[in-house]
Amino acid sequence: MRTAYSVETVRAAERELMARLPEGALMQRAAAGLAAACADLLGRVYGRRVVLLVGSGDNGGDALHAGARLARRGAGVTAVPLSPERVHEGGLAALRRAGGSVAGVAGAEDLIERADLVVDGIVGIGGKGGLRAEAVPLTEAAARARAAVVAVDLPSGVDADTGEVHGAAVRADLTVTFGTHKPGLLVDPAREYAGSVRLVDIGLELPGGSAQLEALQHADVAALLPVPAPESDKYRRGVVGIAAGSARYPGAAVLAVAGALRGGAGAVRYVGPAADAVIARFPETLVSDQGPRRAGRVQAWVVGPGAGDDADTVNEVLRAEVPVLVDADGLRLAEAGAVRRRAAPTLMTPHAGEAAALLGVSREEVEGARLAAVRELAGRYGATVLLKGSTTLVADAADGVPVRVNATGTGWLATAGSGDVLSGLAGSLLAAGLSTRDAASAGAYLHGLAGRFAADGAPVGALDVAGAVPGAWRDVVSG
Ligand SMILES: NC(=O)C1=CN([C@@H]2O[C@H](COP(=O)(O)OP(=O)(O)OC[C@H]3O[C@@H](n4cnc5c(N)ncnc54)[C@H](OP(=O)(O)O)[C@@H]3O)[C@@H](O)[C@H]2O)[C@@H](O)CC1
Ligand SMILES: Nc1ncnc2c1ncn2[C@@H]1O[C@H](COP(=O)(O)OP(=O)(O)O)[C@@H](O)[C@H]1O
Ligand SMILES: [K+]
Repeated sequence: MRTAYSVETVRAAERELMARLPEGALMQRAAAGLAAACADLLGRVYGRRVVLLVGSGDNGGDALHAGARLARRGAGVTAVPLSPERVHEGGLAALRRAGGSVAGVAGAEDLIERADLVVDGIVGIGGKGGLRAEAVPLTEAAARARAAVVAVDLPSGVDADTGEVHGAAVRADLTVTFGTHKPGLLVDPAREYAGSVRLVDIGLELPGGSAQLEALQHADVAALLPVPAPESDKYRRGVVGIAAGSARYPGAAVLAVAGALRGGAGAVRYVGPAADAVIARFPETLVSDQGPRRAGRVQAWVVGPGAGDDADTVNEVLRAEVPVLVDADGLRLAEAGAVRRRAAPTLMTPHAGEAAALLGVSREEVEGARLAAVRELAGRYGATVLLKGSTTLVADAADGVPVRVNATGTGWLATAGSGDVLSGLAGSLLAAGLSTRDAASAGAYLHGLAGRFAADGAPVGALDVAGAVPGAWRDVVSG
């Protein structure tokens, strides 16, 4: 499991560790890790040109100490302090001793243009708001130049705790972060600014259970996935009901069923007007035209994909005493009160546009503040909420539970109907007995991986994604 902690928690752990270590030791650990990552990226250090963009805090100190290490290995290192009157003294002295030089902001753009590497030590976890004006031209020069850009701890200008980006920020090829991931490194839009992320262990001890974010890895998902026991039968494995599709959108039903058949339930029941289309494609589906209540027992429902305006079905499903996944049109048709009053768990799976409609804000606002949006929705509805997108977030209604973040997906998944596949898949995992939070995050993980496998660098359709789920499942359980 990968975890991310808030700045407040990182600061507390830092204080505790600093009290036990000689002065400057922690920064040396950070600088050593940073210099090693820069050296790996450069391949050869000797003779390379390195420019350090140095802010007035410890983030700049890390950059200066790492620069000193690179200078000792033969790199030509120039520091550009943004506020020369306030710069980390020890770091600057170390750089000078190692043969590095210092340049003013005027003329720094030329240096950046000729550099092999630009180190962004402008601001780290002490940052507030986007980059200040004086730093912007230098970071724009770095973006234009052929130099690789390495961000120290965080790309300067992104919000460490929320992943929001207010104004200009550095775009890095690599971010070297210390002690733990910060939420901003895992959540879009900030995540996109970070490039690849390398975590350097500096000995921080973070309190278990207080993470803001969790990102499941293969082993975590493998431990969640249901495996039939020798005494299993199809009913014990769980039956998932799919109430989806309409005369206008029969395909949504087929796609949700396609996902559900690969999600671990022992049987899939379909209820709705697209039974013929479903049976033609998947004869193993149990179909009914009697409505959800009389369709036979299920352990979980999926309602909403392609539902059109069929509010009655949505509300009938919400009265069921089993876990319910609400997606797509169902999100619009479900009454907030009916969701909140449910005794059994509810999982809602909006994309940014649907989340925006539920919150009464613009889509851009949701995309710019994904973490806040998913938490707000989970609180309002008393439900688990999965917010789809380039990174998928899963928030629980209960306070203090880390939000799960999934980044296994690919832009190729942005294809009509792939969300229907996800809802069937996650609903099937619910029926197999996973909690809403686990079903949502394991479902998103498998779905993202399946998208990657199915696409393999080329466009795919949603049914291809469903077809690739078993391969993703095997990949996960085989480690
Ligand atoms: N945690 C750990 O365990 C370890 C932490 N370490 C390192 O320490 C870093 C934190 O250092 P920090 O506390 O000195 O803050 P930092 O990020 O340098 O920023 C403060 C300065 O930035 C300025 N500034 C603010 N906003 C700005 C903006 N938008 N645009 C431009 N400037 C802005 C602000 O200026 P002021 O507001 O005072 O004018 C202030 O001077 C951390 O990220 C990591 O790299 C490692 O060394 C060892 C282990
Ligand atoms: N850029 C992207 N990177 C990764 N995954 C994406 C991206 N865009 C969309 N997805 C995923 O594709 C799926 C699209 O779902 P949705 O928007 O509901 O589509 P539809 O309504 O057409 O089925 C979601 O699982 C979403 O997380
Ligand atoms: K930085």
